Amino acid sequence: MMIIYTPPKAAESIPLIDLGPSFSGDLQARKGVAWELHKAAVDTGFFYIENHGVPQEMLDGQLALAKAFFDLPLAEKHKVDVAKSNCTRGYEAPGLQTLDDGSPPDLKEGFLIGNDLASDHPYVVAGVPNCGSNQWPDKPEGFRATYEAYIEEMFRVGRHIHRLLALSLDMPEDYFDEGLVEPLFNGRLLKYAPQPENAAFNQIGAGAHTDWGMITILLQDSVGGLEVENADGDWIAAPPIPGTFVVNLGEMVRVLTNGLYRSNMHRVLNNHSGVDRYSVPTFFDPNYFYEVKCVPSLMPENGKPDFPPTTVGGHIADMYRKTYGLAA
Ligand SMILES: O=C(O)CCC(=O)C(=O)O
Ligand SMILES: [Fe+2]
Repeated sequence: MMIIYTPPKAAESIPLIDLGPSFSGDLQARKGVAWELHKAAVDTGFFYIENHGVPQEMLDGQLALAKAFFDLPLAEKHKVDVAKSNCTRGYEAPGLQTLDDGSPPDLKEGFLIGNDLASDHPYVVAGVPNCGSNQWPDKPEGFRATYEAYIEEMFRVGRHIHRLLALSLDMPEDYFDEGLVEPLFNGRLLKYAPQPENAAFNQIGAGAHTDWGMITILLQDSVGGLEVENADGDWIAAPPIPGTFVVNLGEMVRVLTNGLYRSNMHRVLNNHSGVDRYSVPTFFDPNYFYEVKCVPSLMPENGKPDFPPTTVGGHIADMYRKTYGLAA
């Protein structure tokens, strides 16, 4: 029988990857998961992960922490206002960031956090952009301890995904390890109030954007509202799946794979009347000065990849300036 060729269809849903076998001592089992990651990265650039080893209580606790913080009186939140930080850390009122630079500002409310570097850290001394210390709020009680425990788990998961990423590109599993001694971490707590009727034209919770770094590990609550652009340019939902994270690939991965892996546009619109949505994205990358360049396994024969090498931190700092309107 002749099977007439028709082009493959763009993804209509986002795949779910079971990380369980990737913790096995058996390299073949780990490679099996890496292959799932490879397919998801080429097709959609987004995937859910389950069996990641982060306890459910921690997921629930982190979302509860976000709600408890945003529930505080405005005066309390302003004590840690991002305006008091020289490295974009702290409370961000709605309307401060514009992720889609052609649209009005995002409606989301946020709390920004990153590597907590003391004033004598070499990066801080050297004035490296976006490096410094966090603003830890006094309330809700236990905020810092809860968030720091969460960050520790995100480091574990982030390093693990980088090992799978390396395997998925047919590179040694430890390919990224030298960059992951002191990973670059940026995190957020986010609140999306229901879409207001008086929003401006094309003003939504988070405007369409691609993420800037290597990987994003997103915890979302049960409300929903995250949407992803697939290879056909259609927007598909990334509905909540209990117990999972959504992982997506950022702009660095295009450089790394010479465009083979996708870094998708995504956006958030909370159209659930009367229900707030909370999410906790973690942006996890190799260290600030790590040079991202095309992996040898994907290097074109002429030795000239389409995407020039870039350093992780420099690119991310540029994007902070751009999306917060601080560009010169
Ligand atoms: O809140 C979400 O679900 C996504 C947030 C996001 O895309 C981001 O902060 O980069
Ligand atoms: Fe994003």
